[in-house]
Amino acid sequence: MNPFRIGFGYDVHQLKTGEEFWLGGIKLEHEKGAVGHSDADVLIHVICDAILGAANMRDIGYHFSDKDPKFKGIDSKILLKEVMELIRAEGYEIGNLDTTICLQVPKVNPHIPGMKKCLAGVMNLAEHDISIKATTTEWLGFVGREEGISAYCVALIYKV
Ligand SMILES: Nc1ccn([C@@H]2O[C@H](COP(=O)(O)O)[C@@H](O)[C@H]2O)c(=O)n1
Ligand SMILES: C[C@@]1(CO)OP(=O)(O)OP(=O)(O)OC[C@H]1O
Repeated sequence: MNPFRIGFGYDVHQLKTGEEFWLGGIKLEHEKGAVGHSDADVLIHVICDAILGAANMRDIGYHFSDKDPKFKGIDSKILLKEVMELIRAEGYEIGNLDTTICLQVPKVNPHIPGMKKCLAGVMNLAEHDISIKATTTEWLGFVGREEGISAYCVALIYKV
């Protein structure tokens, strides 16, 4: 059996004035922040979904329901740590991750080293294996109107 498996994650959160803005495990200073049942860290959510998808282990909402008060306001880094435990218990390890954040403002490039350091710590991975990129949508659509943020992730995993 091929030891390599790929997975894909996509997620969207609304942006609202006065909300905290958690992204890639760190808090950004911005007039708007992301809304969700958890801390609404869209980058962590797509990483969880890509990893779970690669292992064919359902998705983030299956393991951590957005109807469960236990997860209200939860730090998504805790969910990511649990996802890593779930896939490592099945004998999988991460090869690499590649992500894209779709956000009109603010620019996230200055924060990417901090996000990579944080996520590498949470996932016990090398920073080199976590790629984070960003794009605006050129003022088009819900991202362009600053109504929301979306993200994508592809993950390569393999059986140890
Ligand atoms: N929120 C964002 C969006 C983009 N970037 C960086 O700017 C580059 C140009 O963005 P375009 O949407 O015009 O292609 C992009 O390649 C990123 O490097 C960013 O830092 N934060
Ligand atoms: C993370 C969870 C659980 O708190 O809630 P949200 O922050 O709403 O995130 P979403 O990506 O919409 O769904 C996954 C949920 O399970």
